[in-house]
Amino acid sequence: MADILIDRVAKSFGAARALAEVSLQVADGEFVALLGPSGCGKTTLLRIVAGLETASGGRVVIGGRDVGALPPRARGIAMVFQNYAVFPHMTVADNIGFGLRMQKRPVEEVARQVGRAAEMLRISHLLDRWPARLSGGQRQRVAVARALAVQPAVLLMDEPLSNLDALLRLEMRADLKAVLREAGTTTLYVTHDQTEAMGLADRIAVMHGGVIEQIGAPGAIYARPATRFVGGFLGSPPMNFLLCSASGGRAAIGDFALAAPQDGAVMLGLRAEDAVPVGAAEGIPFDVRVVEPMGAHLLLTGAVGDQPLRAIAPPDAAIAPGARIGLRPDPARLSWFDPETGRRLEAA
Ligand SMILES: Nc1ncnc2c1ncn2[C@@H]1O[C@H](COP(=O)(O)OP(=O)(O)OP(=O)(O)O)[C@@H](O)[C@H]1O
Repeated sequence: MADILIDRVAKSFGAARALAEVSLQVADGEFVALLGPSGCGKTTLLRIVAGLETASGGRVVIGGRDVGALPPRARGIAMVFQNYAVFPHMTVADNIGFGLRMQKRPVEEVARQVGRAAEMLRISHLLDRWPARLSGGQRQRVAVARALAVQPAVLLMDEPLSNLDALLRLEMRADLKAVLREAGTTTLYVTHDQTEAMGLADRIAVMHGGVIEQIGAPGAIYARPATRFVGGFLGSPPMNFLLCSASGGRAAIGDFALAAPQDGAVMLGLRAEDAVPVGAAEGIPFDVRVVEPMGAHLLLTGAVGDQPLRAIAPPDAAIAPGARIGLRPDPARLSWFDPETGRRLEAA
């Protein structure tokens, strides 16, 4: 077992800065997701930890050892990538045992670990199969089993589920979580999918433009995003943002007023589930343009004045397109941001 220390790691490709002094600690046995949009630097950071890319500055320490000068195979890590193809000329069992054989482990131990990894990933019945006769989801299970079979101290994963269809991804996500918890493997996991990060990770590091904007437990950063970017990146539908003007500690939205953290221009961050639809006179005035029945709730798309907004309502609510309703926000669950800097504002 091992922890990972990423200490002021920087990376530039020529004049282009991919990472600006990123620091992050992953505790022994912890699962941390690097989450962010395409190009934010998450793959670059993972590749530096793996030893597939050289940092321009800073250091990476795994299990107390500075690994900067070590090649990937000497770092005590295993990796699973989106396209980490299994070897087509080997059976599933031989694929899973590959790393162990490379380490020249005794035959009985290889067999035992292969059996154990296959059981964890629920592919014991496929051990004699050839990869060509596996589904995409089964192949990905083989890749994960192969990585876990060597009992790595650290597992690095880059979008390992993104080639799977939605249902398989959901299934595999739950299995992965259970397996990694049982194995106690320290995991760093790259994804651009916020539901995946929320579901899997003990902590999420949200990246944007080569920096980590916020690190925290999924529930904590969801409820209290440190920046407008983090608020907008987590959650589906995304957080709504309403620009308003506050004076005397109150922000006015139509005829509705809310306690604001400062006077002047402020940006309200409001999640769809944090406002209850009420009569037009009782809340934030919301003009509903489209009503989508989602089964568990109605998704309402419309606008507050000229600012777009999405809200949800109970599945049986009588709300028609074109209606003007009110939204009564839960004051305890609001976020406020500085419209200039995007930083979270705290109530005075
Ligand atoms: N080998 C390279 N040469 C030049 N620029 C690179 C190289 N690899 C990455 N970059 C640049 O560094 C930045 C970060 O890329 P990176 O792949 O880490 O982002 P990412 O968040 O993983 O995105 P994606 O999800 O699309 O892979 C991008 O601007 C990218 O174009």
